[in-house]
Amino acid sequence: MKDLSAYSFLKKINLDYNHFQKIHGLDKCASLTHLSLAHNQISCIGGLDNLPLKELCLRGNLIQAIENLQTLWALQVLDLACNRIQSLSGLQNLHLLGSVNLENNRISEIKEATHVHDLRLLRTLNLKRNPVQDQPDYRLAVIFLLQPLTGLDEQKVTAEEKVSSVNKYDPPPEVVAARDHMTHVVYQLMQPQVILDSTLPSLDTPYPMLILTGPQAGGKRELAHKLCHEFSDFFAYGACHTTRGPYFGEEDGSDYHFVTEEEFRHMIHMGKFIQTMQYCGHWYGLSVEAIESVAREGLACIVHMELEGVFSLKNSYFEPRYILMIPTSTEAYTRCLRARGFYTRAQIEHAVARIDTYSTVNRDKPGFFDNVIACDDRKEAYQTLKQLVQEYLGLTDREGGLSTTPTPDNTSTGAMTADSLVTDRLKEPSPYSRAELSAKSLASPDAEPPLSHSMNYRNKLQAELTPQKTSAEHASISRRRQLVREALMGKSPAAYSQLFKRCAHTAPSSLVSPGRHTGGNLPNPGDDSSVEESHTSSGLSMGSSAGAFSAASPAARGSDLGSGPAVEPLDISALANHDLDEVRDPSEPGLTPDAPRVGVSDHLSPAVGPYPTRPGSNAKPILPPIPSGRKTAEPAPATASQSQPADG
Ligand SMILES: Nc1ncnc2c1ncn2[C@@H]1O[C@H](COP(=O)(O)OP(=O)(O)OP(=O)(O)O)[C@@H](O)[C@H]1O
Repeated sequence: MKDLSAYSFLKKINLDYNHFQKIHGLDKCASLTHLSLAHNQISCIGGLDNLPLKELCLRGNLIQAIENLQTLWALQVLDLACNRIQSLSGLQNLHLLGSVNLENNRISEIKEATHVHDLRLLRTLNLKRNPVQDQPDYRLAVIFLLQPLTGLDEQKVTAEEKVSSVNKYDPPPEVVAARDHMTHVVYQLMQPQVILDSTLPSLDTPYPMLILTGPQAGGKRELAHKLCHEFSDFFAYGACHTTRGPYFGEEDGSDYHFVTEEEFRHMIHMGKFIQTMQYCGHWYGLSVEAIESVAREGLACIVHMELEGVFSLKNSYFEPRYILMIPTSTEAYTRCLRARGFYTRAQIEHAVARIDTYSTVNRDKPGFFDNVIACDDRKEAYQTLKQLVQEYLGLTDREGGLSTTPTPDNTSTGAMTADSLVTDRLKEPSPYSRAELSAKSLASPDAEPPLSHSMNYRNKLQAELTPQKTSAEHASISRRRQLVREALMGKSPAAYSQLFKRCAHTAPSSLVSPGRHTGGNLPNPGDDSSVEESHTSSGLSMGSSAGAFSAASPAARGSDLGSGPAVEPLDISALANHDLDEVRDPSEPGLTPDAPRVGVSDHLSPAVGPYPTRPGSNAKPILPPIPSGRKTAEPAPATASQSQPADG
């Protein structure tokens, strides 16, 4: 190559198809932005230092390594196709690079893409005709490593590919959980179907469960055992299965069921698990039998698990209460992990990093956890947990002590507000509590078990899909409904409101049939037949639904159901043109809105009265073992407070 120093104003040089073996003579070309030396015999890159090059083409040479380019700070387009390059190393400092062509080289490892991982402006990369193309999942892997790419190998990178790559290589917990749930549902379906008598949710009460979640070694297990010990009339520990070996002092069947990987896999294939999770190389799984065996004793179940397990469980028909136990001091938590003496450094780092994961979920998904408890101090954490459980169970008296009978006023003792981390989410109307409330208000003791199962599931889904409404919207909906009903009935507003005075009766159970809830066949305008309306229209006042936890839960008390506009019970005569059998309780023939009715609370109370033991129902007198009297209230007068739990 000749010395081109004299041409300091040259902007573009094209020297393709020569026999140059070396680049030189360009040092003084201070304006050079475009240089092409394609199809020469250059074997080493050099002689380009500090040039203001934006585009450089060296395709069709004999180059073996990308070198001496680090001073080309303005480089945006680089063409090194048809060389002998094996690595992308050498590109990492070219931060303005937007396009790199390395077609027909000798790159064979996907991990080479990590060299350009930090080039945030890199949009197109061409690795066609490189051995790396033969690697399994090459394309998804590269797209995952280089997420800003819009084109790979001259093909557009689609949004679907980006999502698939993330789901494959760094799936968010929702995806892990969805896959896990899918796996267990499929394997369960392949087994002979049985009705799980003890834990099958009825329409009104899902089987009561308490899940303690949070980072490893935060004391979940210890506190779960303690709770089960102290509240042994109410709770028992649900032992998960694990493939990890027992630590010193751990008992098989008590802390975990210790199994081999093969046994664990076999259990998965036999549809034994509700959820599983891999944590630090070991498998953990909650089996159906672990819960059933507790439920058969007439007790609620306490389980501890990591976040992904919670996500997975939330896909199932179980509706536990979730309590997050989270360390607030990373140092103290790290010390605690170290002190245990059996975690590797990597495990400790992993566990500490997960604190952020939990915090993020808690921040981004309000209501995901029912409560959050700081677990730095085990004693304090236990006191808070205990207090919470007492409140759930209705065992807290006004002085904050433990009483054996439920208190009529189950207000919080205030312990939860003492800690800034403790958020009494149960007082907020979460999608869950909405579903649960709805499930309660719609409960029919005569519902068939399988139906109640699917209803419960559907309620949950519907509640999640139903957007939250403001009280103004509720009022508006209520007004519009009333007008529609009046129009349908041809009645004057005054006569109408007389007929449906809420204080006159409790709702007929005919109005709490499944058809009512699903919003099918109803003369309600639009899709507004939300869970709230269902609830209020039934005239019932129920707390949240998690059995033992629900009877005294503040969920309903704090929800807008109590304070929102009153909605009249549904006009049964307005259903004249619909299939009344679908909505009418067969036990109440000839029902009219004015006819005296059996108090619905009689039907709904699993803990009291002559409750019919129906097959498949978990609402046996002994389950959940909530204090009697909590749900036995007489029908309350028709006021806004009607939608609060009926305290005995
Ligand atoms: N079925 C499950 N699904 C998801 N996570 C689970 C399950 N069973 C246990 N885990 C969680 O896996 C993590 C590891 O459990 P392991 O018992 O090995 O930890 P540990 O060091 O003893 O800590 P901990 O005191 O929290 O139990 C814990 O956070 C535990 O809660």
